[in-house]
Amino acid sequence: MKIARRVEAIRAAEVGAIAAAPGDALMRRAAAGVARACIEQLGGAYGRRVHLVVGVGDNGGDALYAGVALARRGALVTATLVAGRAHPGALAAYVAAGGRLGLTGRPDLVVDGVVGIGGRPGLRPEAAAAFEQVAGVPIVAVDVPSGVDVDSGETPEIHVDADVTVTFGSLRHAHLVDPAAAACGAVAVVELGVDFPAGDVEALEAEDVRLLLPAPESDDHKYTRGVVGVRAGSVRYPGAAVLAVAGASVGFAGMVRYVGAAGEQVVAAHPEVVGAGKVQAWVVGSGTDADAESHLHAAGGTPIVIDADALVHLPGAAPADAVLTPHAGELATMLGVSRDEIEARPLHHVRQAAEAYDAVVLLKGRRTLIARPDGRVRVNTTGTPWLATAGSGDVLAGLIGSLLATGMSGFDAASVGAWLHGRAAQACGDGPLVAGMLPDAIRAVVEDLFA
Ligand SMILES: NC(=O)C1=CN([C@@H]2O[C@H](COP(=O)(O)OP(=O)(O)OC[C@H]3O[C@@H](n4cnc5c(N)ncnc54)[C@H](OP(=O)(O)O)[C@@H]3O)[C@@H](O)[C@H]2O)[C@@H](O)CC1
Ligand SMILES: Nc1ncnc2c1ncn2[C@@H]1O[C@H](COP(=O)(O)OP(=O)(O)O)[C@@H](O)[C@H]1O
Ligand SMILES: [K+]
Repeated sequence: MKIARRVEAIRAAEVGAIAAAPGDALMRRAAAGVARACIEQLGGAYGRRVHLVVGVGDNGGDALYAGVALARRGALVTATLVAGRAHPGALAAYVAAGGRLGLTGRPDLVVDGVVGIGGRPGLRPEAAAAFEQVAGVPIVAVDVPSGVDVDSGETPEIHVDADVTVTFGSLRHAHLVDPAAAACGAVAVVELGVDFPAGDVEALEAEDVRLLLPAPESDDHKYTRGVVGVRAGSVRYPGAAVLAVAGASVGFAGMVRYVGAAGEQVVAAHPEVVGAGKVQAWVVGSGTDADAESHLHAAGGTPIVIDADALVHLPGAAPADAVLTPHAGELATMLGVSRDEIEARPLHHVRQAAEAYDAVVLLKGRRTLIARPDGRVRVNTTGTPWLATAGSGDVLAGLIGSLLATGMSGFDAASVGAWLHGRAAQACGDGPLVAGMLPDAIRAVVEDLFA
C-alpha cells in the first residue's frame, strides 16, 4: 500500500531524525536521491548542463546539495536564487563544489527547488520568471512541484509542471491526488529512515489487491460466492445493461441476475445470466434513463452500487452499504456545484459527498478517488486515458457490484474494482479501446495476479 500523509504529520515524524542527524546529513541524503533522479533522467552526469531554481528554504537547500553531487560527477551546474539568498550551508557547499550562479545557455535539465512542504500555492514573479527562461526543458521537482497545494492536491494558482518528482520518506497528498498529481510526473520516494504514522490517503498496489480479492475456495458453490443483481440499461440504452452485466460477470460473484428492459440483449450476450431473485448486492442506474428511480426503489436495502442516472434520485442519505459511482459531472449535480469546481477540488468534494450521503463515494477520473464517510480516501493509480470511453463506467459499476456481492466492504470493493478496471485498460495497450474489451482484460489481470 502506498500511503500519503499530511505535511503536519510528516514534519512531526521528522523532527527527531533531523535533531539526531549531524549537520545537514538528512538534507544531503535527500539531495543524493535528487541527484540520482537527475542522472537517470539525463542518462549520465558528465558534461550535462543542469540548472537549479532555488528558493530560500530547505527545499532550495536540497536542490543546492543535489547540485554539489552533480558537479562532483562532472555536470555543469548553474543556479538562480529566486529570492537572492538561500540555505547558507548548502549554498557554501555548492559554491565550493564549483557551482555557478546565474543561467548561461540552455540547460539539459532543470531542478525545481523553489518550495516544498513549506510553500504556499502559486509562484512568486521571480520564480515564475526563472522557469520561463528555461521553458520546454525537462524538470525534476524536489519534493513537490513548486506552487501546488501539498495537502489538498489542488492547484489554485500557477505551479511547476514536472517530469519527475523526488520526495522524501513519505508521499504527500499532492503526489497521489489530482490535479497536483498530474503536475508531479513520475514520483520517486527516497528513504530517510524515518517512521511515519498512518495516513488518510492511500493507493492500493498489486499485492494489496491480490490479498483483498476473495478467490473461490474448493468447497464454494455459486451461492456461497455471492449473487449480484444488475438493474441497468433501458429501451434507449440497452448496451449499458450488457456492459454492466459483463463487468459483473468477471467480478467474483458466483451468479449474475438481470432485471430491466434489455433482458433479451443481455441473455444473447451472456446466456448464463438469470432473472429476478435473491441477491447479495445490487448494481443500479447505468443507462437506466427514465427507469432509474423505480429501479432504485425496487432494489431495496442490500449492499448496492448506485451509478449514473440513479444518483440524482438519492434522498439526503444513501441506503446502508451503498457505493456511489459518479463522474465529475454527476457529482456536480449531486452537490449543487459546477463540474469545474469538482475537478479543481476533487479530494475535498469526494469527502464532502461521502459524509453528506453517508456512503462510500467513488469519483471517476484520471485519478479516481474513493472516499469513506470518515474521510479515509483511496486513490486509484492504474488506468490510461484510453479508458475515457463510453460505457467503461458501466463495466466498472458491474464489477464493483460483483465484488460487493462476495461480502467485501464497499470501500474495498470500490477501490479493488477501480484498480482492476484501470489495470485492464493498461493491458489493452496504448491504443483505442472500447468498453466491451475490458471484461476479457479484467479476467486476464485477475489470472496474472493469482499466477
Ligand atoms: N523536514 C525534513 O526532514 C526534510 C526536509 N527536506 C526539505 O525541506 C523542505 C521544506 O523546507 P522548509 O520548511 O524550509 O520550506 P520550503 O518548502 O523550502 O519553503 C520555505 C520558504 O519559501 C517561502 N515561500 C513560501 N511559499 C512560496 C511561494 N509560493 N513562492 C516562493 N517562496 C515561497 C517561504 O518563505 P518567505 O518567503 O515567506 O519568507 C517559506 O518559508 C521539504 O520540502 C524538503 O524539500 C529535506 O531536506 C529532507 C529532510
Ligand atoms: N483521463 C483519464 N485517464 C484515465 N481514466 C479515465 C480518464 N477519464 C476517465 N477515466 C475513466 O474512464 C471511466 C469512464 O467512466 P464514465 O465517465 O462513467 O463513462 P460512461 O458513463 O460512458 O460509462 C472511469 O472509470 C474513469 O475513471
Ligand atoms: K519544489
